[in-house]
Amino acid sequence: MISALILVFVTASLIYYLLKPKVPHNFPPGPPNYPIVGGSLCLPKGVTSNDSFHKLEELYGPLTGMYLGNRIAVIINGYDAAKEFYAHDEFQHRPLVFSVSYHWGGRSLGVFFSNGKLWQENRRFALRHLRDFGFGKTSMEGLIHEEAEETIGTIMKEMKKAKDSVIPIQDKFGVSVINILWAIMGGTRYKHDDEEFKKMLNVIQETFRTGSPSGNLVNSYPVLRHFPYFKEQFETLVSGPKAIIKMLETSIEEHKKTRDPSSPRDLIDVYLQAIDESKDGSGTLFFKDQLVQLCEDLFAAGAESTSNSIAFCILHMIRNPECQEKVQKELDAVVGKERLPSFEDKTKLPYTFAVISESFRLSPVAPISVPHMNTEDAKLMGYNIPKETILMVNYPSINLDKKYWEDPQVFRPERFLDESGNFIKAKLDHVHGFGAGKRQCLGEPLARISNFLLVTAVLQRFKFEIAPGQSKPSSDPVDGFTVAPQPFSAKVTSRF
Ligand code: HEM
Repeated sequence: MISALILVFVTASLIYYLLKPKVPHNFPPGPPNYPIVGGSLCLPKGVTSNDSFHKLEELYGPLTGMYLGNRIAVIINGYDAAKEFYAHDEFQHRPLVFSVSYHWGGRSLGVFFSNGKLWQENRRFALRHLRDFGFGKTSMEGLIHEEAEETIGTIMKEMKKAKDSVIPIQDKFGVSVINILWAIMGGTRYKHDDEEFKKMLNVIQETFRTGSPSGNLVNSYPVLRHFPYFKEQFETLVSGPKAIIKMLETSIEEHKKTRDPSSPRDLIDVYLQAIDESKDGSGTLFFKDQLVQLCEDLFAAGAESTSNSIAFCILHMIRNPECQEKVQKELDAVVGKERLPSFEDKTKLPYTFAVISESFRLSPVAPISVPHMNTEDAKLMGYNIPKETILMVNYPSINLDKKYWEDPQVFRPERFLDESGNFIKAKLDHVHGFGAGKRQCLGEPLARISNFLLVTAVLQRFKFEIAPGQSKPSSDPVDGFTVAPQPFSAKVTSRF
């Protein structure tokens, strides 16, 4: 048995060395590469520790070159390298990701992983129409406030039932964030205690936790999905998207039955119109499967990232009670207790905005960008990058850069303020987490406004403290394609 395994391993390694693409001379330095897995074992485990990921720059400089499985990859470290990377269009493609294209028979649809004209036209279409429906604008404030009230109500209910008012925190924002997004996309509103919906959110979270930005081995070698361990991993990777796709297909069928072309209600309605209008053409840019995957991308991106970002901010408030107190003092003085904070208050709440920015600097929920790819041989920071290299930006290397940030690991919102207490906007140039350039996060305006309004609404209303007998909750994230806080609870007290 053992000799058979050794034989399989040696044969696989030999095939790997014979078939793997060769790196050119003057390729960026990086960790040693091992058969089959490449250099991924030498990376800090996934992205668990932002700090160790940040150290890639100290070890290898602005670019780290390696193999991820059977693919050549480069990690972009630091502000200057990221700036050069974003400025060059040739790096703004996406690679084919097997577990993503699997749902569509090998096609890369949607906006996250599509390319060329399909991506360009659909990204433009989604941005234009989402904006028309109020996406990321202050006109959405009423809707976000309704969700904030719901979240406050859910927290109140749980506090009453819980012993010592100690309740889990990080699951409190997912439904609100989805409802905000879903309202413009075309869905119905979910109740905060809808068990079926909560189950679906859990499946999505599982998918995000199982995924890895550096690529799961099963995506490098899809054949592995038929073998134990990888089979289970692959099933988890595809089960989240599958559940969303099913729900979206039902919603799209309902839209088809009830829509009035002269009065579109939401993104799905306008997209169905675009499909009708493109029927006389080739129908290759706007079609039903593309609509499903576009909505799936928006839904999945919105479900996880924004709610985890809000949860991280509350976590930092529990860990830093003196900062929480200052935020609440500022909110009381500027907003009072009679109304919810508004986005227009932002400029009058410099300390609060500094806290949100500091939380995002230390705990970016997507610490490494979605993979990019170049379709032609290219140069970056003077190095040769062969075509079809996977490229990813290492955000902690910017957010924790010792050259720019003093004591980068310390939570200190004051670093964003000048001597008079005004927010220094230029500092945000050195806080990355949404990408930049052509592939910049499409949901950034919505994420920022939702994050601000939900964080301020709950901090205005509640005091969050370490639960009696428990230690300070850790701010080390749980790994995955994006990261989440480790499950944490807090003693919650109503402030009024
Ligand atoms: C705190 C919340 C969020 C964070 C940190 C975040 C972060 C990111 C990052 C890092 C990227 C990849 C950038 C790159 O490849 O260079 C991205 C892309 C994207 N995000 Fe977000 N995101 C957030 C919220 C959202 C929301 C709410 C939506 C949906 C409404 C969304 C939709 C997208 C889409 C569609 C893309 C792909 C863009 C493209 O490839 O053209 N994101 N996001």
